[in-house]
Amino acid sequence: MTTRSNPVVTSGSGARNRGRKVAVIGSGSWGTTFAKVLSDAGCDVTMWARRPEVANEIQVARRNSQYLPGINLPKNLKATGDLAVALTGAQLVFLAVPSQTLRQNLLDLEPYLDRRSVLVSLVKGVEKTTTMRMSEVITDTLDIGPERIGVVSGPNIALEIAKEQPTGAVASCVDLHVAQEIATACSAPYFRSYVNTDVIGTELGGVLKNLIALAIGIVDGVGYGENTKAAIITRGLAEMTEFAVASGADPATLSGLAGLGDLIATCQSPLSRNNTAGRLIGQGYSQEETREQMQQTAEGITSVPPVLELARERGIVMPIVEQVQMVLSGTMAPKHLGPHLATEDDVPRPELTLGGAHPSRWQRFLNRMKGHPA
Ligand SMILES: NC(=O)C1=CN([C@@H]2O[C@H](COP(=O)(O)OP(=O)(O)OC[C@H]3O[C@@H](n4cnc5c(N)ncnc54)[C@H](O)[C@@H]3O)[C@@H](O)[C@H]2O)C=CC1
Ligand SMILES: O=C(CO)COP(=O)(O)O
Repeated sequence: MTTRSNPVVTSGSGARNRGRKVAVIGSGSWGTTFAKVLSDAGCDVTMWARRPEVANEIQVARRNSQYLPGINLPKNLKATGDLAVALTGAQLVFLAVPSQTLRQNLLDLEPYLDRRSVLVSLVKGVEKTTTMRMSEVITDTLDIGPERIGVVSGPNIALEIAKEQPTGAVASCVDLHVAQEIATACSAPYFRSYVNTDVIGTELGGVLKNLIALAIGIVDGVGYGENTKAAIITRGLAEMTEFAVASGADPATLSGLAGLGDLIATCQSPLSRNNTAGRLIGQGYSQEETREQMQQTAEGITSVPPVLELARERGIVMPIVEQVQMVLSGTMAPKHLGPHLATEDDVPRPELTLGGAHPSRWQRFLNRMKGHPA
C-alpha cells in the first residue's frame, strides 16, 4: 500500500487544467469554497445548488452570502439548479453534501453521469443507517469501481480557504494516476494538494477528527484549559489511528494532513462547527437546542453512534468517543469528560500511540505485569 503523501507541484496547474470540466454537487460552505479552489486552479467549474436562489446568487452576484459572507467568487464560476447542466461533460464530480443525504443525491444524479467520470467525496461523515464511509456509499449506490472513486481531505476550514489563506490537503484514490488527476485539478496557489492511495485512512481521518473536536468543544464549554485539550487531542489521535488501522488504513495517513493536520485545525478553530456544537453542549445546551442554533452541518454528532458500532464490531475501545456519546445522550455531565480520560484501569496503562493501543499490545503489557511471558 502506498502511504506517503507526495506533493503535486502547484505551479502551472492552471495550464494543465485548461479545458478540464468539473462539477461540484452542493453549494454550502465547503462546496462553494472548493468550487473557488478548482476555479482558481484553472478548471471549468459548474456548481449544483439544491435551492435555485443560491444558484442564482452565485451565478449573478458572484456571492454565496448565507455560507461565505463577504467572499467574492471567481467570475468564471457557474452555478445551476439543474443536475443535467452541472454534470454534462464533467470529468471530475466533487461531492459536498451532508453525509446523510449523499445516497439520495447520488441516485438523483446517476442518470446524468458520464460513465467515465470520477466521483470525489469531500464529505466527512459516515452513513448512520449503514455505518458506511462515503466511498462505500458511492460503490453501493452507483456500482462503479474503486478506480473511479476519490476522496479529498485535510485541514480545510472553509472560510479561511475562501479568504485564500494557504493550506494543503490529500487527494486519494486506489489508482495513483487518478489521485494525481484529482490533486492537479485542485492545486491552487493557496491550496496545495498531495496524493496517496489510502482511501480508507484519508476518509476516516476526516470522519474521526470531528468526534475528537466535539470532545474538545465540550471541555472548552465546561471551562477546562489547554492541558485537558492537549491530552484529548493526543489520546484522540491514538483512538483515531487504532480505529482506522483496524478498518484497513495505513497508520502513516493518520499522522498526515488528513489525520493529525485536520485534527489540529478542527480542534483549534472557533469556526469549526463540530467544535462549536461541542462547546454549546459543554455549556449546558441540549443536543436539540444545539442543532437549532447550528445553521450548518456538524457531521460529528451523527457519526458518533455508527463509529462506536463499528468499533465494537472490530474490538476497539474508544474511551473519548464513548464519553462524547454519554454526554450527547445525557448520561454523563460534560465536566466529567476530561477526568474520565485515564482512570478506568486497575493497573496504569502504558501510553500506546500511533495505532499501538491494540488489545494485543495491552494484553502483552498486562502479561508482563503479572510475570507471564510476553
Ligand atoms: N465547511 C467546511 O469547512 C468543510 C466541510 N467539509 C464537509 O463537507 C460536507 C458538506 O459540508 P458543508 O458544505 O460545510 O455544509 P453546509 O452546512 O455549509 O452546507 C450543506 C449544503 O448541503 C445542502 N443540503 C442540505 N440538504 C441537502 C439535500 N438533501 N440534498 C442536497 N443538498 C443538501 C445545503 O443546502 C447546503 O448547501 C460535510 O460532510 C462536511 O464535513 C469538509 C471540509 C471542510
Ligand atoms: O472539516 C473541516 C475542516 O477540515 C471543517 O470542520 P467542521 O465541519 O467542524 O467545521
